[in-house]
Amino acid sequence: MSIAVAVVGAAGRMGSTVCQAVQDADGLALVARLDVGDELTAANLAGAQVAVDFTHPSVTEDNVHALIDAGVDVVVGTTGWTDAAYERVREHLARPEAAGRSVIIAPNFALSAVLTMSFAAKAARYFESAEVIELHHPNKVDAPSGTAIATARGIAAARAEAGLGPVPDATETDPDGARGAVVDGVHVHAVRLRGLTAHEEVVLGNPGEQLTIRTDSFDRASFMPGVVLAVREVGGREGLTIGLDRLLDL
Ligand SMILES: NC(=O)C1=CN([C@@H]2O[C@H](COP(=O)(O)OP(=O)(O)OC[C@H]3O[C@@H](n4cnc5c(N)ncnc54)[C@H](O)[C@@H]3O)[C@@H](O)[C@H]2O)C=CC1
Ligand SMILES: O=C(O)C1=N[C@H](C(=O)O)C[C@H](O)C1
Repeated sequence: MSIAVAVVGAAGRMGSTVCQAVQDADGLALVARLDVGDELTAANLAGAQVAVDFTHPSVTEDNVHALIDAGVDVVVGTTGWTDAAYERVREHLARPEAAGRSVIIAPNFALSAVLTMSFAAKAARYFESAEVIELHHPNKVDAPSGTAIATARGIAAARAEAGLGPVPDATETDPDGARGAVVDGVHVHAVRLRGLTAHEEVVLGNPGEQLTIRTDSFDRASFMPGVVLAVREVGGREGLTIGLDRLLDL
């Protein structure tokens, strides 16, 4: 029996790629392509067991709640999620009427990016300095990227656990934000450049040495094995899962 899949945001860069990946994957069947203006009702979901959301940071949380109410499990790649939004999804999934439903949300489904986040968190405790540089296509609507935020949080958590203080930084004047965004104490820089797809570099420094960890998604094909894995696994999980690393035994 195939897993019936609906794609929300199906007309977009990621959504259209996901539609093709679902059609090409063994054991998955694409039953609905939904985009702006399509209500997320059981009728429009056309028997889907799993919905995949690649839409816009401003709508993804509402979509997830509507999809849970419509009785499907959900895989989300859209960025813009806050801790409070995660908590609201957890609360929704804990309600009796949502029994059996599960949701996977991952800021990045590419294996190289997931490993970059994992390696960066592992390395963070050994370095005085750590910064994140993300580089994307100029059509991207959010900055910093969801991946960069998750990477910075992972680095910050590892530094805190190791008892490290703030990164060294003598900057006294920065009226135009040249030092980038600061996520949990980690500086994050965003580049938007025609020709790029999705890239990230984590730079970690000590006196006399530097470690650079870099991921490059040259093509949206890079995200598809992770998305297909999440679609296959979401039905067997409970509640909310954040991050593809949780499915990869990292
Ligand atoms: N987790 C991951 O591995 C990846 C995540 N992303 C994220 O996925 C999201 C989408 O990225 P792209 O596909 O590049 O954007 P896009 O702009 O090409 O596509 C978004 C699509 O969603 C549709 N949409 C907007 N509001 C909607 C709504 N309320 N209901 C249904 N459809 C709606 C748009 O019409 C559009 O077709 C972004 O947040 C991006 O950061 C992108 C690449 C990989
Ligand atoms: O918008 C994109 O393209 C991407 N968005 C995700 C993010 O914000 O981290 C994942 C990947 O970087 C591509």
